[in-house]
Amino acid sequence: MSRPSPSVDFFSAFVTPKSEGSSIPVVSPAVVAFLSIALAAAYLFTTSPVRHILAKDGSRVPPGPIGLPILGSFPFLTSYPELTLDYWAKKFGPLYSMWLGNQFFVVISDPVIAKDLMVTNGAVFSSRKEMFIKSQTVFAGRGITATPYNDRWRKHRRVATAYLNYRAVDTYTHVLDFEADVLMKELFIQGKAGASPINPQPHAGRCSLNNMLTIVFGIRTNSIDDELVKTALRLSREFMNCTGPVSNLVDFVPFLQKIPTFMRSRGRHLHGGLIGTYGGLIKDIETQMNRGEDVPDCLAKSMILARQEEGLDDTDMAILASAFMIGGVETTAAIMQWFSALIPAYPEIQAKAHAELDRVIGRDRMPGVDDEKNLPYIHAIVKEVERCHNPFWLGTPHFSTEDFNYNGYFIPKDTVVVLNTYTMHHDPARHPDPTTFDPDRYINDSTTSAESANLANANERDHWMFGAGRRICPGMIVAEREIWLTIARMLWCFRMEAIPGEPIDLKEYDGLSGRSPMPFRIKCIPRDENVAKVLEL
Ligand code: HEM
Repeated sequence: MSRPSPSVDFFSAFVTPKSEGSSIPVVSPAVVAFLSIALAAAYLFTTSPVRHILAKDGSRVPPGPIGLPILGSFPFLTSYPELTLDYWAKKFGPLYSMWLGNQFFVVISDPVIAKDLMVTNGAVFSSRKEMFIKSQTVFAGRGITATPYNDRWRKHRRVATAYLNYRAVDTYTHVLDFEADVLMKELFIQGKAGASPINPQPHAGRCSLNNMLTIVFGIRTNSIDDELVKTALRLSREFMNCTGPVSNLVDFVPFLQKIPTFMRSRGRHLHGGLIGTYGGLIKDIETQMNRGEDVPDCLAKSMILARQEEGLDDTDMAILASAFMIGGVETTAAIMQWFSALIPAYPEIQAKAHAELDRVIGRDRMPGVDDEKNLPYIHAIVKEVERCHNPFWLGTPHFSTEDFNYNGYFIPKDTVVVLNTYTMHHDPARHPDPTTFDPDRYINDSTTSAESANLANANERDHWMFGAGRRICPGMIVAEREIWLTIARMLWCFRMEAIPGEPIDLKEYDGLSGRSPMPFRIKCIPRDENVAKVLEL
């Protein structure tokens, strides 16, 4: 895979193109005004004590880019921020710092440092900064994903884990199994048994959505044209585009938070959409329960029953449900989509996967959850897709709650800590020839990602897609099962081919926090007549 170059050419963004026939760049008056203000501010800012934080013992913060007055390094992170962070990791080392507006960041690009800080010192590095757009505006200060490390978070994490631990996931694995079957049927039918090109994205989206709808509300949808599918996928996509961890200047320049901005109104609109849609579904369930009607077991029902004991109000419940519907939909669907987008380019990898499936499973049934341990190559394909196409290159940043000294560097309280998974996933020492898609690199790794996250040697962890430490994704177990069932079955059912003349772009993506591929079409060609028979079509 080739990569676009990092977006570090700041001045080209401010200088209009050369006029024809002239060799001098034309600078607009607005830019002159901006630079004058910036230079005036530079004096105050660069002499301010905040630029030179020192610990009491004189130790300095980790090195890093100097940045600009007021904005810090923000302008360098506008497009492909992961590539700029990767560029700086190579320049400044595995632990570096930067300012975005008034916020101090450290960026971790090494597994051992990630474990030392986020896991071993989890008591200090497990909070979240209350970002203006994501935490304060969209989630209204609630929501497990965005809340600081406090009792409210503990309560939400307890409620969430009760639905996401191994025992709980076992109770609804039949749902994941069923929805994976439905996805195969849709790819078969909508793709006219391989005769028509198909974009698998909305179908993958509905598969993930139905899993979460069943777990959270005890309902499902019947078609990608269902209004709830359209609304839910639109809300998730909007969330991914509004909440990039380094993409909203308003998060880091406080005076912008006092004035009406486009991002603030977008955030408020999204908050209204989440409360209206998911809060509305909870209200419907509560009404049914009050009428004495039978309601299937689901997260919403549990929250309603436990609301007094857990002290949950309506907004808490709507936002916790939203965290599941956002955290659990565009994420797993993104991995299915990245898989479908990249696999047509690798017929030899598909052939090897088909051979393993035919040898171990045969052609009379599709693989299930229990077959994973006997299908090491398919298991390796899944891990390699996750390494190459982590939907969250910058994870969900943590926030420090105490001053901390690490290897001679000072990390002050209230520092945002970013896990730079792009650099970690492309480290040639850990993953030789890192830009090549090569499942064989994982062929001897039989761990689940949940197990791998607990390995004593952080350098042996498969990948960092699910984050680290006390805030590690609690949805890992259900996510892995869902991804396994869909990818293993797509390989069992189909030969997946690109459409001649329609190249699939794996460099561009949609989303600022969670990334999905840009729309694409492929052919899903059933491998033989057993596919229709097994799918009962
Ligand atoms: C491919 C699938 C998924 C990916 C890549 C993913 C990734 C992540 C990441 C990076 C975090 C932040 C971890 C950290 O702070 O270190 C996170 C947190 C979270 N995820 Fe996932 N996730 C996935 C699936 C799911 C699913 C299926 C659910 C729910 C059913 C879920 C629910 C959550 C929740 C509630 C949090 C917040 C945890 C907290 O702040 O304490 N995720 N996820």
